Amino acid sequence: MSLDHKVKKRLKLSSLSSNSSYKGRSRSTTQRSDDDTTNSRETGKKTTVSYLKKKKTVYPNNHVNQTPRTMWAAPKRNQRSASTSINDDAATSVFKTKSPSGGDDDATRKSHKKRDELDGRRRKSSDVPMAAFKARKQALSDKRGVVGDGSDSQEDKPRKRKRIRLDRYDTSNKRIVDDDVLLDDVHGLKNKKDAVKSVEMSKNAQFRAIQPSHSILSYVEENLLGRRRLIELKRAGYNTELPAPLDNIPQSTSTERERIEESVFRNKLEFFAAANVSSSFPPPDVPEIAFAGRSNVGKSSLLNALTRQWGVVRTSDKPGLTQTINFFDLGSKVRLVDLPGYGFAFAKDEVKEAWEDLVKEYVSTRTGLKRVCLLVDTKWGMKPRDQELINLMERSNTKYQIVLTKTDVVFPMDVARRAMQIEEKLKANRSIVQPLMMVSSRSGAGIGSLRTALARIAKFAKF
Ligand SMILES: Nc1nc2c(ncn2[C@@H]2O[C@H](COP(=O)(O)OP(=O)(O)OP(=O)(O)O)[C@@H](O)[C@H]2O)c(=O)[nH]1
Ligand SMILES: [Mg+2]
Repeated sequence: MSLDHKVKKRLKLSSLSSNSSYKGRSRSTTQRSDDDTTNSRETGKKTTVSYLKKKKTVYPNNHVNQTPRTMWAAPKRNQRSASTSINDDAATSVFKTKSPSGGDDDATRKSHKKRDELDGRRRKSSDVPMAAFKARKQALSDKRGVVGDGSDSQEDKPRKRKRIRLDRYDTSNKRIVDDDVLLDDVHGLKNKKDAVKSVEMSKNAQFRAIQPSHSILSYVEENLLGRRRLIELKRAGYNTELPAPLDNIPQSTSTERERIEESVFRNKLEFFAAANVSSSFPPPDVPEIAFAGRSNVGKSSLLNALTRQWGVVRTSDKPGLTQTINFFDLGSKVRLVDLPGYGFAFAKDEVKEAWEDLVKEYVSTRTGLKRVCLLVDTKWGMKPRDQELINLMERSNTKYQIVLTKTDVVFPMDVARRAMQIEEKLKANRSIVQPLMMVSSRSGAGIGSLRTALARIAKFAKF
């Protein structure tokens, strides 16, 4: 391409671009140039207002970002924000009337006045930097306790320091509450928590004050119930490598009668049936021993520990695993029944209610039911739902025996205290079977004793 041709092409391009920029700016800049150059007061007013309106409708917010490209092409002086450029005639006059000496003269003041008259509050607000303006407004509204933007006219009024009037019926005034009757949310919550805490503390104190009987204390010690150190178990001759080591008592220590009675638990444990409605219960042709209690109390684990057949009954650390009534045959002489837990399962309320109803129906109507082992977590003690079930069994003359579980997680003294507490509470009950049992499926403590107690049922049960 020849040099001549190149020069021609460049000339053509520049003329085109200047045309387009002119066209693009024509609407805004021609209008503004009219405004700028108009000296007549009337026309100046008119055009400025129309320009303002136009600006407002086209660029309501953040006009800089939304400005058309042609605006960017404008000279620097014109790139000021709309707020500063809206009254260029006034601005120009300020500039023009500034005397070379640098001081403001009358004309300047007049022009400012005129400008304010023209724009009113809008002008004023736009002159203040936005952040400072907002902060001032916020501070004002905070002071007045007004939500939202207070009217500008109030801002102009001289600010008086108002005295806060205390309205004793105004419950929304949270800071002035000074008595126990009227409490704000935070204080209410805190006091509630404190109240719960103090009740808990007093319960705890009451529990600590329990003096267990000598017989309970010696039973706990003999059976190594409660939290024990491994070294203590080893010294007593137990193999801590085995599951439930305390249940591996040397044969010689148990009596002949006990061995025979316990033999029923050497039978194979086999799943027989599951029922989620009473109509699907199997026929009551074998004596049944049921295990009831809150979710996660250790019912399924106890079945495994009693039979030493780990894994036949499924267990989980998540409450609510057992969701149906599960019947397990232990040989042909006895049936062990694993009930769904109540109270604290991870299940919907309706589902939990259905389980509870099923359990209640089973314990109060089942013909072949010889005993209910009501399991209570040693750490937490009896809960209202346990009491509910006890009341039901009392009414329906169902024999039940309390079994404290997970004794390995609390101190021996606390095991004894819990046993004492429950015995005291239920001593007047008629359908309760003594003694109260204390076990740990994990350490095996007390399992042998429970086995002996339950084996008698199988032996003496009559149909
Ligand atoms: N430390 C300790 N944990 C136990 C003992 N018995 C059971 N657990 C644990 O407690 C959790 C619940 O045991 P489960 O036997 O499934 O309890 P469950 O009462 O059948 O629970 P649901 O089927 O939900 O009603 C499991 O993580 C067990 O390992 C015990 O004697 N000591
Ligand atoms: Mg279970």
